Amino acid sequence: MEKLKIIGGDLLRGTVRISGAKNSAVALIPATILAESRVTIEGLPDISDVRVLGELIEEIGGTFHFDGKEAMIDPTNIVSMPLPNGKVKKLRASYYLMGAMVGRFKKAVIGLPGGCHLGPRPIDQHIKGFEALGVKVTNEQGAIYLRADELRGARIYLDVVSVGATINIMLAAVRAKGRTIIENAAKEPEIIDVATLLSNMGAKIKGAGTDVIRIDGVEKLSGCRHSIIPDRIEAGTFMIAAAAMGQEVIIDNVIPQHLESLTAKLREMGVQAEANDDQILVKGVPHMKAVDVKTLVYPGFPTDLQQPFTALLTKANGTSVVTDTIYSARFKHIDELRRMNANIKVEGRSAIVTGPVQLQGARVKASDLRAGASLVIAGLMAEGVTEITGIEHIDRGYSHLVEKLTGLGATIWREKMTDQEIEQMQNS
Ligand SMILES: CC(=O)N[C@H]1[C@@H](OP(=O)(O)OP(=O)(O)OC[C@H]2O[C@@H](n3ccc(=O)[nH]c3=O)[C@H](O)[C@@H]2O)O[C@H](CO)[C@@H](O)[C@@H]1O
Ligand SMILES: C=C(OP(=O)(O)O)C(=O)O
Repeated sequence: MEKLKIIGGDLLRGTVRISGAKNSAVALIPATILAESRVTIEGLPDISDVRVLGELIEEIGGTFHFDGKEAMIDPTNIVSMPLPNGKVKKLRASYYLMGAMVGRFKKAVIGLPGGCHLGPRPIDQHIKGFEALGVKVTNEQGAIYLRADELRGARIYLDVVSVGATINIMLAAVRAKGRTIIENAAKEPEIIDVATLLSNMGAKIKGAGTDVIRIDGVEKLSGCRHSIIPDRIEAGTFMIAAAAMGQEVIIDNVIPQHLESLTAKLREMGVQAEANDDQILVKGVPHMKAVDVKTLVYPGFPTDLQQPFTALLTKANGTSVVTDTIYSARFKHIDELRRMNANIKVEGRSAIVTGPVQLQGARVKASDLRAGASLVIAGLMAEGVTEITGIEHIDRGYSHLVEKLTGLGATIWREKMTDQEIEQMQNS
């Protein structure tokens, strides 16, 4: 087991290249199950979520060859094997195996998913969608059983805007008989990416990226080559790091439009952020203004950037209020930031940050993926040494983070934990 160590205070400068989007990758890989021949996905991030999904594909009879960037997936011999336990528990996105397996085999048994603990993460809208398509869904001892005689297109109105439910319903509906209409669908870029892959495989999907998606089911889907979109959350994390400690940092391989809500907030704080084609240039400034932020569905401010952004706000002048309307308990990073001298209190769904303070290096623990990113940013800003444990969460979603930050001039490295440190961490 490893920990991260950071000596704070280094100024960041240079160019960082953003990897493919984690939140697309984790849906694209299950989506390939629907093809009946080989699919190649270019530009995948080298993260543990991708590797775990690859192992799951192999467990059910497929092949998955991944060189850290490109994956060749052959789903031809996949069977609908029950996956009630084991690796499915390691990540939230294993729930996409439900839609994909039901689409291809009309049956699936999948354990309830894992992923970051951010408050309740219900899947009632996924189930409502599957049932509308004719699937009988039962929950038996922590696993979801899905079975259909036939998948029939349906009109489905989502009661809450959900990325997961929108994608999962799309995965099943591409093989249903007739037309499915998803109303009040989520509009995240990752949904467009999954729809693009499915369309390249032969699916008929219109309206992805709007709140009404129309899907005409087809008999068969086949292999193709697909290039993933860049990770807007990784890009946003580097933009925040650059605002915190950057002289001039170019974030390369981005779709600037995907990051407009963050760019606007950074500008409101007084940070210079200029977008062109596929790059964003961020220049840090000595004094930043406090701002209020509310996380919303896309194109609003992403919940996944709330935690890293909170670390930045400790350096802003005045009081900032950060409200997470998507996840009620996405504040586990706050206690750790406080250990580093941050002045933050949590009231209901809001964190109230008063700055500026000089953060101090400390021993902290990442409780989830973006909490980890928040602590890394805090470590870069802090005086002295910060040690972060729980970095397996960070490895779920950031590809080569240490190398990328080192390339920008940060002093950060991984170190093996001693047995005593592992024991202490497990008991804390
Ligand atoms: C809309 C939104 O910001 N989605 C984020 C959410 O996606 P993720 O796919 O995890 O979550 P959803 O978009 O599905 O959920 C959005 C909201 O709807 C609720 N919900 C969802 C499904 C359901 O069946 N019932 C239900 O009540 C959730 O509890 C949550 O409050 O977390 C991901 C990982 O952090 C982010 O990348 C996504 O951008
Ligand atoms: C919380 C996240 O991931 P997951 O939903 O896969 O746990 C995230 O990407 O910020």
